[in-house]
Amino acid sequence: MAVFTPVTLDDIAQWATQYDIGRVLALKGISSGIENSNFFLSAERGEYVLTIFEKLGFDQLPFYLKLMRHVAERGVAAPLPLANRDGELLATLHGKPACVVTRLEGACQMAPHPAHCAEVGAMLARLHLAAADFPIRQPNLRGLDWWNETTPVVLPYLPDAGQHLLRAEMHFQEAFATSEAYHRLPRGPIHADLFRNNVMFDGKRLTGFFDFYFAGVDTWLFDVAVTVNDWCIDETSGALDPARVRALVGAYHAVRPFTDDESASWRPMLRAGALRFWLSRLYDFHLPRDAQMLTPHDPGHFERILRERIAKPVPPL
Ligand SMILES: Nc1ncnc2c1ncn2[C@@H]1O[C@H](COP(=O)(O)OP(=O)(O)OP(=O)(O)O)[C@@H](O)[C@H]1O
Ligand SMILES: N[C@@H](CCO)C(=O)O
Repeated sequence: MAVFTPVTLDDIAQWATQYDIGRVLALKGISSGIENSNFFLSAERGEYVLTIFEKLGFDQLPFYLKLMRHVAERGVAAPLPLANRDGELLATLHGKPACVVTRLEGACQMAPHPAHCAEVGAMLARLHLAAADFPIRQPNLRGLDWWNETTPVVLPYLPDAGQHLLRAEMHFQEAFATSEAYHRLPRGPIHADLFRNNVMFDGKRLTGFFDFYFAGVDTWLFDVAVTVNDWCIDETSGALDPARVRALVGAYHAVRPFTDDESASWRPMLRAGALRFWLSRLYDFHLPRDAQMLTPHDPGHFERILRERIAKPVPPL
């Protein structure tokens, strides 16, 4: 259940008049998602999604919403946040920040084939290029600094083998992040959470990326690694599926060619992508916001992926 803040049609009827969408006809809570309260909103002029932000505040949100608008206006398939009559993308609902965005058609593709991965790779490269001149610079808030803060918090919950792995990987990633090749990696605003449940497909056609609320400025390669670690794996073992990896990175490369430094950094970056989600899942698992509300994601999945990336060679970029 992921409606943390209930909203009724009555609550919304007056509130929605600030948008140029006509009368609201229906409102339906969306059960998936673990971060925000989301609703499908049908109005006279179209289909939208209403999001009420449960954790993010008025200071961080303009970055995400303006970034979505920036890339959507440049041809990237993404929801378009609506401006209200004052020109604001962000409004207040039940005392919390809220927004209305266009609803993407289709559904998530949870069992992707190489053709889906190719669509994702090409659109990801287009996203990076379209976002490159976005003027607001907010760092990836789940980057190395956050890993350093979170590691001592979750370590006590891990058995010896897990503690050893986490300490060793943090050590490895600190060294990687200070390498010359790392500093030469191209960077810009990235999605940073482009899992299968954050992309819509209508058949084989990609209709949009959504859930930009972990976006931030970081290396483009980190975004590719996070995406590959979810789209191109055997779900049980975490092993990479070479056909899907080739499809995704090949399609990305055709739009925005990888640099030599990126090729050299590929495997450490796949490890970084696994570490980031192992840490956040450990945190959410052991220190949940509201224990009754949700089943947390399994941290063990990303521990397996991390061990795989350390142990086995990866298909080259
Ligand atoms: N613009 C959109 N168009 C169509 N459906 C959407 C859109 N935005 C969100 N949804 C639907 O709402 C669901 C939850 O959205 P979202 O993933 O953004 O929530 P969340 O709470 O931020 O979740 P999480 O962080 O766990 O991915 C999605 O799975 C999707 O079905
Ligand atoms: N994609 C994240 C959830 C936060 O969006 C995960 O699977 O751990």
